[in-house]
Amino acid sequence: MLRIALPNKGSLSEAATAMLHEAGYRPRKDGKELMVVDPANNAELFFLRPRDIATYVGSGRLDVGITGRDLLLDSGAGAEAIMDLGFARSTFRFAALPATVEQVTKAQGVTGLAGLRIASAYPGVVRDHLAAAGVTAEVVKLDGAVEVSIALGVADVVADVVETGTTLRHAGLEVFGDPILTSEAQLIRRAGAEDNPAVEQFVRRLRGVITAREYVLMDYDIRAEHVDEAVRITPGIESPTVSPLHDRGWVAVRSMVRRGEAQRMMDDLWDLGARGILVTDILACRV
Ligand SMILES: Nc1ncnc2c1ncn2[C@@H]1O[C@H](COP(=O)(O)OP(=O)(O)OP(=O)(O)O)[C@@H](O)[C@H]1O
Ligand SMILES: O=P(O)(O)OC[C@H]1O[C@H](OP(=O)(O)OP(=O)(O)O)[C@H](O)[C@@H]1O
Ligand SMILES: [Mg+2]
Repeated sequence: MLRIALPNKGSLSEAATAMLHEAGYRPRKDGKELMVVDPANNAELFFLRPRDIATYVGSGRLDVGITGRDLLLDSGAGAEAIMDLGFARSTFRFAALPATVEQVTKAQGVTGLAGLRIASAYPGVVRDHLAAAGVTAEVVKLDGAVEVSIALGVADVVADVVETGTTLRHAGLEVFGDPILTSEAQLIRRAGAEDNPAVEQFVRRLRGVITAREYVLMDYDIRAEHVDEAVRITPGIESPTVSPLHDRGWVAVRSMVRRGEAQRMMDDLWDLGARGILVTDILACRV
């Protein structure tokens, strides 16, 4: 049985659950179900707090898990990333009121933070960052809604997840300095875990989901003398399939193309004389 840890709540949960479902795993009946046995896939799914996932996986009790890169680093657990999953993308940054920003940034780099109170839900990441710069500051550990801590007087600076920056703007804060790190959802396993065919198969399934989302299948008919030019427009992942049509002057071409480029390619193919251009979704794949 492959034992898989998944986020039960929060920003990562919905996208992670959708990815597992697309990879063919049994969905949970409702948000209260914390363990799902999926005999058809020889797997057990555990729905855990996103913060705890690296701890479980690092302990070796669970084989793999989905969590955020920032949560993995903050945990200090003995777990490592196997693959990036392309969702829950964010940066992790310092922010403060404009007056504080001015005062802090007068100094070079993070040294301006010396002696200040820095609130964060990621104290491990912040402490590591300060230690690397040799700066001593007080880290105030909070659980969330960190941006409001300055107005409430418990901190001078925050270090928090930023995606659109809307939460910071509402709190009247501005970011400063370089991003402390960038994050996205990752598949993780115990650091130095030995090769496991079940994990490798799981990775192939997730890669299949990502590729199936990213690519579409494009079919079209083109006069044989233009096929080389057409195939340059739609080179596919490996090589497009070219099949003869009953009408000998024409061939049919099938190719996988990036979803975001499909419309431009269809225009270019049309101009080249291609007809019957069809684009279809890919439900699942191994490439
Ligand atoms: N607004 C956001 N945009 C993108 N990623 C985010 C956002 N907020 C949090 N994340 C990412 O989600 C992960 C945190 O997941 P978690 O479920 O703990 O946080 P949350 O969504 O803030 O939930 P909670 O309600 O428990 O605070 C981190 O990897 C973080 O980078
Ligand atoms: O830059 P933005 O698009 O505004 O997104 C960033 C915000 O989203 C997350 O908060 P969440 O809603 O998860 O609340 P929390 O602070 O309680 O975790 C994160 O902690 C930031 O506060
Ligand atoms: Mg949050």
